[in-house]
Amino acid sequence: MTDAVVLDVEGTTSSVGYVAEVLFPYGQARLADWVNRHRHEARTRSILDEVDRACGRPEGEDDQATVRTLQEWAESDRKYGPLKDLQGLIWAAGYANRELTGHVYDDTLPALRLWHGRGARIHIYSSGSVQAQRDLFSHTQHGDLTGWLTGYFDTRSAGGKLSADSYRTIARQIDVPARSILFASDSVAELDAAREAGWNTAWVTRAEGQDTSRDTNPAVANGHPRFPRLLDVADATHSRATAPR
Ligand SMILES: CSCCC(=O)C(=O)COP(=O)(O)O
Ligand SMILES: [Mg+2]
Repeated sequence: MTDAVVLDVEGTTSSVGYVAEVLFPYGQARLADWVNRHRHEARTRSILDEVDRACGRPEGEDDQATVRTLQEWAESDRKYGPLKDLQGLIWAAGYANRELTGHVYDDTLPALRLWHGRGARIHIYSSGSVQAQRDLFSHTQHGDLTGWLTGYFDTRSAGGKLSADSYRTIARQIDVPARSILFASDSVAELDAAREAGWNTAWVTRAEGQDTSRDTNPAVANGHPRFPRLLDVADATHSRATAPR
C-alpha cells in the first residue's frame, strides 16, 4: 500500500545534466556578485554569518573570505545548508528573469498524474533547498507542476539524505507509516538509508542515453527494485494495493 511517494530530484525527476551543467554553473558564476549586491540584506547576511560560524571566523569580518569558502563548497558539491540556501536565492532570480527553466524528464508529469489519481500524496526530498525545489517545479518546460506536490523536504527540514533518521523524520512529519511510503531515487546509498527506516524503495536508473547518477553502478543495486524511468515506478505502484518491494 503506497499512501505517500517521496521523490529525489537530481537523476530521478530531473536530469543530472541539468543540475550539474546548468544550475550549479549558473549559481557559481553569480555567487560573488550576488554577495556583493545583497550582503546587507537579511537573508543573504544570515547565510554569510552561518558560513563564518561554520568556519570559526568572526561573523562579517571578511565577506570575500566567505565567498571563497562558498565557492570551494560549490566546486566540491557540498550539500551544506548555507550553500544550498544561497544557490536557491540565485536560482530564484534566474527563474524569475526567465534565464532558467526547470528540467523534468518527460515521464515525470505522467508519473505524478498516475500517483495523484490513485490517491497517493507526492513529496520531494532533495539536497537542494525547499525554495530551489519549489522554483524548479513551478518553472518546468511542462509548466507549473507544484499543484501535484504536497510537500518538500531538504537537509534543513529532514537532515542528510544518507541518514535513516532523515526518512524517519519525514515519515513523522507527513504522518504516514514507513511501510506505506515509497521513495524513488537514482542513488543506491539514499535508498539504503530509506530502507533502513522501513520505507519501500525504487531505484530509478534512467534509460541508456539519458543521465545516470554518479553512484548508479548496476552491480550495486543492493536489492532495490530497478526501474528505467519514474513512470515505470508509478505503473508498478498501485496505491492502496501494492508497492514494489
Ligand atoms: C532542487 S534542484 C537543486 C538540486 C541540488 O541542489 C542538489 O544538490 C541535488 O540534490 P538531490 O538530492 O536532488 O540529488
Ligand atoms: Mg539523485
